[in-house]
Amino acid sequence: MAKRQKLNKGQQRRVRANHSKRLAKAGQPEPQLVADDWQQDQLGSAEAGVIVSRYGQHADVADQHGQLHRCHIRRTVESLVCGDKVIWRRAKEASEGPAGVIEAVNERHSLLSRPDYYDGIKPVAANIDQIFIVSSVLPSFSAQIIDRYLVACEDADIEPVIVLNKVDLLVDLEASERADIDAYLAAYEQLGYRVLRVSSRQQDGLSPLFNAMNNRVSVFVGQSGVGKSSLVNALLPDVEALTQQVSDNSGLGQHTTTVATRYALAAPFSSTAEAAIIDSPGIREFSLWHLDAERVAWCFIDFRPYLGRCKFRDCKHRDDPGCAIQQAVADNDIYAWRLANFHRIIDSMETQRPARADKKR
Ligand SMILES: Nc1nc2c(ncn2[C@@H]2O[C@H](COP(=O)(O)OP(=O)(O)OP(=O)(O)O)[C@@H](O)[C@H]2O)c(=O)[nH]1
Ligand SMILES: [Zn+2]
Repeated sequence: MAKRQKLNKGQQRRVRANHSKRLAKAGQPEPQLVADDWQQDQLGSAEAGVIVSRYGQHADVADQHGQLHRCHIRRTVESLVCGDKVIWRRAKEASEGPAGVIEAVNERHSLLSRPDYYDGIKPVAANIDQIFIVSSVLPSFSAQIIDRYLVACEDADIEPVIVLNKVDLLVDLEASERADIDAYLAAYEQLGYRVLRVSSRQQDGLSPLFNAMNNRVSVFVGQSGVGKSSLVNALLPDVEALTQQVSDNSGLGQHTTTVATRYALAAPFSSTAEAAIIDSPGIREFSLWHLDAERVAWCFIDFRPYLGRCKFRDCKHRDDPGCAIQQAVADNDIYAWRLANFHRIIDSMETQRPARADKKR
């Protein structure tokens, strides 16, 4: 996941071309762009909406009352993902097929993307305000995994919040293990990251998390089993009710839930139509191989003051002579474990890249 960037026209064209190629390969004709043929007088006036999910040439748009409408995407709309704010127009007469047409996309303030075998970088969701990086006391606490997510957040320029879940299990740990976790979390706080300690099971420490979600669009990431679902359920017991499906009278068929979906949060957030969670397996599953080493180093915020100060421009920050980062570690200005995690991320990217390239062939 994670690259904040605007796709240029060429990249957008490539994404569409690849999409058409894949459809053709699968023996499916490109969907007919019937809605493009609609006359203006068949459509109502322009309305604001937000994309809940996108499916090929169609997308579910939530109107200003939260009602969903499966709409056709105008051919002139270059790129559209879950979370995009759009201008759309509904069909005046209900009939088989799309309920309206998406005509334009507002500018995004953030864009989360992930590496893709075919398209290079694939945009997944737009306008995310914060990412909760969930980790847990058990089965194991991993600063290395937190660092990977932090890199992704920094790269996408989306605010991370570190959440330690299952604090009820801290008593089961050895004192030294507890001290280790405390030290890591204190270090993250010192770096300027917000850290919350919670137990979804005991409903402990949830208020700050709840407050942080107000009026914002959030994403929960973290390894399997850390308690993301438990946390969301504890925060929003009726989240199931929020996952309303668009009624399938469009004749366009139901879709799988593998696409990114934006869940608007109702009460007690009802006064703030903006509060939402965006979720998808593609957001949770994680990879950084599209970033280069220089970018990863920049995403370690504690390295930034030292970047460009190494003796050699292509310094790997290992045992290179005159390395400013190594010096900062020796001076206790950078934690040795942060540098070790940086190297682990770089090494894992090296091994991931060829594997994916093989798959492409
Ligand atoms: N003791 C304790 N267990 C918890 C807590 N939160 C979650 N769990 C347990 O941890 C396990 C995993 O929780 P999930 O919510 O399924 O974790 P997840 O991160 O959503 O996992 P995936 O769906 O695989 O991504 C479950 O057995 C939960 O009951 C907690 O605060 N304390
Ligand atoms: Zn260096």
